[in-house]
Amino acid sequence: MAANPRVVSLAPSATAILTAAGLDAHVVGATVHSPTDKPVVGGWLNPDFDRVAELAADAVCTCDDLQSDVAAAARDRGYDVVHVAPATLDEVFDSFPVVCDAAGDAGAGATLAEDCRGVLARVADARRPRGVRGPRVERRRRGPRRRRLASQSAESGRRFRRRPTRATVAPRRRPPRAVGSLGDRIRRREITGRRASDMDIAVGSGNPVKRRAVERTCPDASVAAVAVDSGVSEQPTGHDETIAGAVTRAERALDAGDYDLGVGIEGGVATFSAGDGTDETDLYLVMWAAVTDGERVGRAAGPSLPLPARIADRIDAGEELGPVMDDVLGTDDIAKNEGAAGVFTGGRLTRTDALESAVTGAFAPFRCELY
Ligand SMILES: O=c1[nH]c(=O)c2ncn([C@@H]3O[C@H](COP(=O)(O)OP(=O)(O)OP(=O)(O)O)[C@@H](O)[C@H]3O)c2[nH]1
Ligand SMILES: [Mg+2]
Repeated sequence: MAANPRVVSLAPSATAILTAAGLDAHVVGATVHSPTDKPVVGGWLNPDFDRVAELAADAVCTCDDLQSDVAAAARDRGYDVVHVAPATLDEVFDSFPVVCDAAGDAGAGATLAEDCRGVLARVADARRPRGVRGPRVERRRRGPRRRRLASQSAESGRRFRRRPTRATVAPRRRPPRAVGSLGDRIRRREITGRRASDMDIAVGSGNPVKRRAVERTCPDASVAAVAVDSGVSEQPTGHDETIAGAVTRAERALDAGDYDLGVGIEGGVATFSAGDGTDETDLYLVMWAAVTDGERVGRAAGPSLPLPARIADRIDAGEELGPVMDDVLGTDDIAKNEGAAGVFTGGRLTRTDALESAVTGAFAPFRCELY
């Protein structure tokens, strides 16, 4: 390790730790949102390594599993990488000396951890009723779990209350299934004598990720992107509203021109039970797709991914996922690239992959005789 290490902090939490431990002088650069006025070296998940090199860094700090690819990239460039991924408050304190070791002073981190633990102990003592001595219980929040969404609270319950699925999702009554409907003909590849490769599909969105998901599902078709209004809020909450958005987009896309099929895709958030017998729920990113030929509607969900607590809190407060992700990551239009899905899975399941599953499922009634 260098005698007087120059540290670039790629994680705001590491910057905060180094600053609190009095090692600010070693920090020569940091990613956006770091509590410092040091030179900015890009975003949390997209650091600017050219800038890091210009700053002649000896060591680089990263935090959290989401940054493991960034840590690997820094290692490949020959930096000493200090990577921590604490999951509990205790582990956060334990990480202080590790992070500070990047600046050559693990002791300063140990002292900071001791100070912080002391403060917490004093708070716990002050809150304990007089005369009661008991074990200190660390109240730990488990990931994105919360008792209930503010949006589900009594005051705002009306907005997101579950509505009868048929009323919102299939406003038009489904006509009796017609023998020889477009869906049947698509299955038999008999659309007016044309093959599936001649099919014209409209996707109700201007987001290229959604169009790509449909192109992957229907590689032979011609797929057009048609930006339409979803008829629901920018950030749908709950499955009903998300499905309604997908169905409305599919219908409006189909009506927008001379298309054989309309496809709608909608991203939303929804709660799922924690599955532990309590009434606790976790907030998830969900996604739905709908396909319609004007007669029938196929609908299917894509993967559901748990939202990190600090992101869930902001969605719960009324913000939209895409902009929140961009703000947290320091990116532009992540939703038009790997998406939140790609970020949460370390790039293993991009938004296109996830939406492809939803679209493929929604095509089922048009491809399988059993429906
Ligand atoms: O399903 C998703 N998978 C992802 O991995 C993802 N990453 C971000 N988001 C966001 O979810 C909100 C609703 O999505 P959404 O259906 O309105 O899409 P969109 O706003 O990107 O396009 P569009 O409205 O122009 O069609 C928007 O804030 C999106 O940015 C995702 N949604
Ligand atoms: Mg949108």
